[in-house]
Amino acid sequence: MTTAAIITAAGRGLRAGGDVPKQWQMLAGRPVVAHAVAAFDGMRRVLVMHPDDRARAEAIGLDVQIVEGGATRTQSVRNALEALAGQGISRVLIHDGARPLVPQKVIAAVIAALDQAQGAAPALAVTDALWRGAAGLVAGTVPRDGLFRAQTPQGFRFDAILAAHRAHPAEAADDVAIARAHGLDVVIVAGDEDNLKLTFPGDFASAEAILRGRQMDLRVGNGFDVHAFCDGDGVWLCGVKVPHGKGLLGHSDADVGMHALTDAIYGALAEGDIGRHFPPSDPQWKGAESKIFLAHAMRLARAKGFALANCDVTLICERPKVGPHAEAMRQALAAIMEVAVEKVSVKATTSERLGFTGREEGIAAMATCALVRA
Ligand SMILES: Nc1ccn([C@@H]2O[C@H](COP(=O)(O)OP(=O)(O)OP(=O)(O)O)[C@@H](O)[C@H]2O)c(=O)n1
Ligand SMILES: C[C@](O)(CO)[C@H](O)COP(=O)(O)O
Repeated sequence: MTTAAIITAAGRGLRAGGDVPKQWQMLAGRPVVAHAVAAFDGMRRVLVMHPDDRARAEAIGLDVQIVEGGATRTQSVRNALEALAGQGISRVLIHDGARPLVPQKVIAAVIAALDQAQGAAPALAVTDALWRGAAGLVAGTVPRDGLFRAQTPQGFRFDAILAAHRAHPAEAADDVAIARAHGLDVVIVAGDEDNLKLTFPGDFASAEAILRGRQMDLRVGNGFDVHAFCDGDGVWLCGVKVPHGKGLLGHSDADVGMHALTDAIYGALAEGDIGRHFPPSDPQWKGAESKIFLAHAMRLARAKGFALANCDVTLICERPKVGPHAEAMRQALAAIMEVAVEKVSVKATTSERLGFTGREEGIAAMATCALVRA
């Protein structure tokens, strides 16, 4: 399934004030909208922008498709949906560019809910008492049972929300309102207090404080793996089949580099290793593609609230030569992990003909990864 993210950033941010619209103001050293875009790393991303801001986006080189916004948020979203129409997108997440700190676990929860539902959106139950005020006095109390504070990303099956927007030319508070007006059910998933929408000037200090707390929560893991050579005509290394006069022996496809990387991620999460999640004694994993393991480790990281900061894999062998394939390996790993390729390093070394790798009895791999709270 192809998931796209629409990041709305065409508003003028009048309530926040400032010299530039709020989504282009700096937060921890980069524009607010760059944080929001980065949260959807690895997905097809559309940034809806005001034409006056185009140069700002080009200056920071975001890896996004740019679509021009409209006079209202609803119109901006509609323009982005139309730009994605007919391109094989199955699910779309619609997110405010002014919500730069959306946690990975919120995004993961919305995506997971879309397996069953046509729409899903995060929200927080109202916990404070609600008053009606008049002339500075409390004029009444409003029952809060069943009331929620809506957040984004609001996720939908793509064709369903496109049809809903086309059938609903009027303005709406958000995309959930448009979906519901078209008869779609929208599941509520757990929102998060970190997922604040920058609306007023004081919100920036709150966001900076949240980011400082997250930067303290860095997890590092390492992984190591070895597979022996056997008869064959090639080896799977970091998701690429490399032609060779031998194969690699293993219960799965024996992708030694991917196994080391997967274990590094489990290690950073203190979640054991591949063998714990995919026991070799279980026949269903015999001959399995190692990308199943790596994708699982990354899903677990996101569900626990972490994003990949970077990873580095070193393959240790005399042959085959890895250099000509290293770029394709980076691309393959990044696609499986759904992260930007800049975060993935693959390199190789020999062991100077010493030891089992030097005698060409097998290939070893080691990997390091860093996960950040996100
Ligand atoms: N015509 C518009 C209006 C809003 N948005 C986006 O929708 C999100 C939520 O809107 P809001 O917080 O209300 O932003 P602004 O409209 O910019 O704020 P204000 O009402 O204070 O001017 C923001 O990321 C904003 O950039 C948009 O893409 N197109
Ligand atoms: C979509 C939204 O973020 C849901 O909370 C919100 O409706 C958009 O912001 P606004 O301040 O209501 O324009």
